[in-house]
Amino acid sequence: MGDESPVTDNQTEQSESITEVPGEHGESNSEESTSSQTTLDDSGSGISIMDELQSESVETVFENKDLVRPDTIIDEDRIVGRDEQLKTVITNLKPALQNHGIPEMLLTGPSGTGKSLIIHAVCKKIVELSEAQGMRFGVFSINCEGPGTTSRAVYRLIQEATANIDEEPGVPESGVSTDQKLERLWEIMREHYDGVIFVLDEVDMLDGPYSEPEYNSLLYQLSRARDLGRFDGPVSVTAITNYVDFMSDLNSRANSSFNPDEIFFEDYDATQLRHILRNREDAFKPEALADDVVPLVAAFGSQTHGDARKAIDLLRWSGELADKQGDERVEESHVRTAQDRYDSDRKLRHIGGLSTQKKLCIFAVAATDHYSNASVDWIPAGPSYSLYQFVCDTLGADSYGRETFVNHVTEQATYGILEFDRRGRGRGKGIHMHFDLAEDPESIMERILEDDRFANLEQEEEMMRSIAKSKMNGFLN
Ligand SMILES: Nc1ncnc2c1ncn2[C@@H]1O[C@H](COP(=O)(O)OP(=O)(O)OP(=O)(O)O)[C@@H](O)[C@H]1O
Repeated sequence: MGDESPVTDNQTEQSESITEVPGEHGESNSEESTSSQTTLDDSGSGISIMDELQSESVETVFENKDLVRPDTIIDEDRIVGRDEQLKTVITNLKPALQNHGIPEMLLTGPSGTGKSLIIHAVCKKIVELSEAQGMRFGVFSINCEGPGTTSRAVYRLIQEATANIDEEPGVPESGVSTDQKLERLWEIMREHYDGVIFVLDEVDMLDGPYSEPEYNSLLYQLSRARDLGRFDGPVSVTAITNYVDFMSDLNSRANSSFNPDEIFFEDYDATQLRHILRNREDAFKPEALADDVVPLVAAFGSQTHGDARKAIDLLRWSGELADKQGDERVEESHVRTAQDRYDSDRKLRHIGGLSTQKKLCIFAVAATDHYSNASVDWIPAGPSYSLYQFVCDTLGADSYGRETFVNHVTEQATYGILEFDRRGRGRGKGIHMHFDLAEDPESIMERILEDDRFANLEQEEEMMRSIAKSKMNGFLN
């Protein structure tokens, strides 16, 4: 899990050609990493690095910020509710302590509902108790969003298995078969562990490049370890997914070997979120949280699908905003601003992940708004469509008919990117489709221009301005 922030930028990787556009949906979630270099020789600059580093720390509202970071594994006593799920997981894993077999588990439910938290909290205790009994229990946990194939996922498990022991992976990441990697994994387990649990987070994301999703083979292979005599001790797989119907997507082979106890995690309501947040109030200095902050964050959280991670993030962002503004106390206004920024960032990320044609359409609306400089709230479809045609021409992309253009644009209303309305242009001048963007046109254009395939547009500013102005004038007069 990464440390999210309202201004974090999940840039979309785009590599396909501009002409391969119709219908495709170029979504990707690769994290953008920005690097900045600071020279250690600060002579000549206005500030002294040493002085800055040694100066008194900046005032902050936080006492222990880790408590409101999503990746912190919190102590058991901070877990709120989830008694039923906790009890089931404990009952399932407890036999491992007597060296007995443990069942497979499938934890399902919406994001941020405590699935990872509960499995890791119980596993942590199992590891501690095993150690006290002189046993070594391994928890090999991977997020399946990254590896892409079973072979790479098995390699990640090997890395997990060797991370805290004096042992090399012993196989290369590529160039050997999945079977060879699995053999190595079983070998490491036999030599160093008495019991093992594989935790496969976001298991449904391991879909791979083939028609048959890769999670089938991973689940099939791992869940047979004991039956095939690869490992004698307790061994089991816990898969985690947001997708409640995951089991019905497994192929028959995976279905025959992976028979999990399914445990469902429902989303939180505002009261539960309030408890979760109250249990972390000591992340802040005493008196640094106004009374209405936690209830407001919980209320926002329950509106956005009862996701505890989002609620915890919002609480942290509100504190960061207070710090940035030099305020000693987090107030309701910080929460509202942080929430607005989050919404705005979410919308821009959504735009960054649109198919090329949809980006072209939204870009045309934003550019018409920006370049025409007309003091109107609603941008008419006609001038936007003219600019869309010019943009397609410039980039060598197919340009679609006006109806498709309007459909692509209005579809974005579902995601809160804009509103649309049919409005009169004035007496006797007919009814026309209009758009009102929810974000400033400059931010939208900037986000779309991050896609390299749109780079040529930056040289066409004058032309776009001229088209937008003349078409808009023509429409309005
Ligand atoms: N019942 C709870 N009590 C305290 N904190 C919680 C609770 N449920 C979730 N959290 C916190 O919310 C954040 C998200 O929880 P977690 O990672 O377990 O969610 P998840 O269901 O696994 O989500 P995803 O499906 O997105 O991976 C974590 O910081 C976790 O500590």
